[in-house]
Amino acid sequence: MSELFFSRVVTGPWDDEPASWLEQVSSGALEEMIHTQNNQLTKVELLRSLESSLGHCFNTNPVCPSPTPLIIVISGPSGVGKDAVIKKLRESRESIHFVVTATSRPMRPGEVDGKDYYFGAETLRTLGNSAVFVFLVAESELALVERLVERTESRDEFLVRIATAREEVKHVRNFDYVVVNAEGKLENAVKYG
Ligand SMILES: Nc1ncnc2c1ncn2[C@@H]1O[C@H](COP(=O)(O)OP(=O)(O)OP(=O)(O)O)[C@@H](O)[C@H]1O
Repeated sequence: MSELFFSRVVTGPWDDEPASWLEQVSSGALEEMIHTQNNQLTKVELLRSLESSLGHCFNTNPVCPSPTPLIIVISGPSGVGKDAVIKKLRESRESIHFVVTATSRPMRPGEVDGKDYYFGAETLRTLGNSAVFVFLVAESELALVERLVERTESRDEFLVRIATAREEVKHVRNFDYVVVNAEGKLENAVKYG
């Protein structure tokens, strides 16, 4: 009985401990207790004895580490629908807890860096392989421009946004996925994205 017990302990999560503790246990108080009380020891007593021999209590934390959260970075030209897609995602997937989008456009009045967006998306590149990078596009440049018309105040701002969008689209191959957020098809972008 004691042999079986020992083998379970040895194959436990203490593999990285020096081997000397095993000797200490096998030749120490535990064996003595097992034999001197006619096998009347309760499981609790055995555990306490083992803990005392090891010099620390058994850890009740889960041995299996909690899963690493998947980080999804959603990028795309201004006005393509990043916020709209994320809002829908959060409504439909309970497991998504917290999302902050990154943008290369300047901050607007009232927006807070790290709350509404991270301004300077390149810093997210340091996440490397631990994140999935998604690039959101409209079905065409015209579709994006039409979407921008409704929210762009000045002609100059409009031209800057279009120029920026053209630059951003050039880097599309650096992303893991490209998702099309077509006009009136937000649900599809969320579903297949
Ligand atoms: N599939 C779609 N069809 C029609 N309109 C859409 C679609 N997706 C988003 N929109 C609308 O386009 C506008 C821009 O969307 P949104 O604010 O989500 O873009 P964004 O990429 O987050 O922009 P920015 O980076 O400038 O903050 C909003 O009015 C939104 O309702």
